[in-house]
Amino acid sequence: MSLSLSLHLTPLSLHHSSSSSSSSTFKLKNPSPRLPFHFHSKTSLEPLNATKLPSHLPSFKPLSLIKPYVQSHYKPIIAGWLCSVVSVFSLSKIIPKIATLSSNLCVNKLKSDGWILGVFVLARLVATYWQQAFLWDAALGAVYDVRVTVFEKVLQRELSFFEGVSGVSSGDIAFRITAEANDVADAVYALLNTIVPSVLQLSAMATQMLVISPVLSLISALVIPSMALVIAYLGERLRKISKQSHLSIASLSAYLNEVLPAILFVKANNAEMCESARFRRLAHSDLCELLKKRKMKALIPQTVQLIYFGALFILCGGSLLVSGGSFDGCSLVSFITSLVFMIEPIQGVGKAYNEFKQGEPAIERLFDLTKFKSKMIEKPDAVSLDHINGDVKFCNISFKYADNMPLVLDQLNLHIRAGETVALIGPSGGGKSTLAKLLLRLYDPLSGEPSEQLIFFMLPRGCILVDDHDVQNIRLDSLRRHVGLVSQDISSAKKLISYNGNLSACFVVPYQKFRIKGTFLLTLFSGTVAENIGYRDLMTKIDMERVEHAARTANADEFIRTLPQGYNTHIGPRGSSLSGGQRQRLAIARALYQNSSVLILDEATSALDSRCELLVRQAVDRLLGHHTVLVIAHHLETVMMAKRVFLLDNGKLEELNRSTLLGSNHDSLVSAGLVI
Ligand SMILES: Nc1ncnc2c1ncn2[C@@H]1O[C@H](COP(=O)(O)OP(=O)(O)OP(=O)(O)O)[C@@H](O)[C@H]1O
Repeated sequence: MSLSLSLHLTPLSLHHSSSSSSSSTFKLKNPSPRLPFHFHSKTSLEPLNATKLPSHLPSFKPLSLIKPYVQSHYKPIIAGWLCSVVSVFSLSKIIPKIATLSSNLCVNKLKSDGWILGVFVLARLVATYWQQAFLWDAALGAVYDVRVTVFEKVLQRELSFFEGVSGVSSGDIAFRITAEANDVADAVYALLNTIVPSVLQLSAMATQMLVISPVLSLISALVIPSMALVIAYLGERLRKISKQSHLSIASLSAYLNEVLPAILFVKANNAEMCESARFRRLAHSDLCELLKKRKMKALIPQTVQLIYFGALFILCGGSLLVSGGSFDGCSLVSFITSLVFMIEPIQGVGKAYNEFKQGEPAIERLFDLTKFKSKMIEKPDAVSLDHINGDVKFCNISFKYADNMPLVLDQLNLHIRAGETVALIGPSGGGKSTLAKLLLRLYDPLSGEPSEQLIFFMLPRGCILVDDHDVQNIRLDSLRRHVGLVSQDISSAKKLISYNGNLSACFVVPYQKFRIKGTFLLTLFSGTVAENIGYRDLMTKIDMERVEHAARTANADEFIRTLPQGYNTHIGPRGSSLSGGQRQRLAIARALYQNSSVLILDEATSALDSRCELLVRQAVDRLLGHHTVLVIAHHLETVMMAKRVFLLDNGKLEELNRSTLLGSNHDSLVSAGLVI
């Protein structure tokens, strides 16, 4: 009996070990991306991306978080549960039928009742397959909704969530939304599959178990090789499907790692909607691949059972012929069926418990991303401006990133007239990028003491005015439509970004520095040339005439036409298939396409060859002519293009005389942040 028991467990344990190996794949994947999380939690860098789970949380909390998403997929859930009723009902008919057949074993009886049994067996297999397929559909659909909601919330979060000492790393966010969301799907499926199907089967089997026969080892030994062959074949197919599924999850993760570091640019271009749509597309393709995989995993045990029952029939017939009716068929069948079908739901309940326990922290970490209270409040009566002239005033602006940090900008005043170009120079860390972020209202300035001048003009404390409208009274999408961010130096951004991982573990300040710089510069996305230039219209329709006109003005048309598919050529991740100078001209073409009245131009620091430099400079020159431009300048030639030049150092602004600058010595130019 013990031999027979162990042999019969084999197919089931294979099935379960295969599914548990799938969960162990998730578990194996977890440690490495989570490593920095654990590492930081033991050091003074703890707040970098730690989202701790309070230990006192009641255990039903993850359930209540996920419940509305699961409930919205009630149709496949009900369908799955109805299938489970059919499946258990068929099983409850199969067992007595087999018992009756085997106790009254004769060829005529087998012929007359065999087909009824066959119908029930088939009904059971088909119903179980659809039960699992429907329940996976519901579980994955619910997790797809959770992913979309969480990602949309992440896009709405303020820049401070991604930057600085307590900023959450984009890799961590990507991991939560991809791999950990899959853990949630496993947990949801396990729950759905246990609540009704397992409980139903357990109770049905308890009433069906009447007689147990121990003489089954021979039958098991004959059935196992054919099962092993089928499992090997289907296992190979499952491997291929799983590979596809891993590829789709990898693309999703790669996309997130690309778009999240560029969150500043996405926000500055009002591209939240567009990115959400791109995310949906990739997440949906992952949903399809994963569903295929899950369906395959559901098919394997049903096929195994089909062989199992087929073999049982043949053996019953065989034993009838050999023994001439003396074989105790009733004990044989009762033993196998009761054993198998009692073990299955019991294992199911245990597995569901494990899966849910694994999924709980994943649910918490995912929903942690959605919990926030925005500091950047858009007033209900905020105005949307159709057109602006481009007059910009910084009035008494003070700013620091956190209460315990030093002032980055200290009571700064600056008036840029419409159509004027102003160059901002200064040492690294002087606050130039910070000033640009305030203009885009990615942060709000502190409210400082009102200066005499402000009191005279009856202006509020610490404000930024665009065409005399306080930016806090303008709708965010309207402001960012009229204030464009142009960054050119994408090549150096790549170098800086690549330092991120190593430096983050060692130095806090350089890490922020590099991240901020990277965020500012990394602005080309994988996609075609046209999509990159017409980025702002990705959600609507890119105007190809305007794209080509912008490219011609930016001296980019010539090289674009030499690309294999011209404007429809894919430029690789972050524009990696283009040279530094080509990327710069593409960035300028995009700015021209956007046609914002106010431009923040973050000038390239990298050296280009002289022809390329000339092309880029010509393009910048054309850009300057028609907009109000605040250029963060690194080259003396660019500084000379501006009408006025300001030095930003230690949070203070000082206007410089252009002619004095020309006569300055090498050292003083370098200390002002200029590349000579
Ligand atoms: N998100 C942030 N959290 C905390 N500190 C920050 C953050 N962003 C910038 N800082 C700090 O604010 C200061 C000004 O940074 P900012 O990036 O504005 O300088 P910058 O003049 O643009 O420098 P560079 O020319 O090197 O880009 C630096 O000391 C920097 O470390």
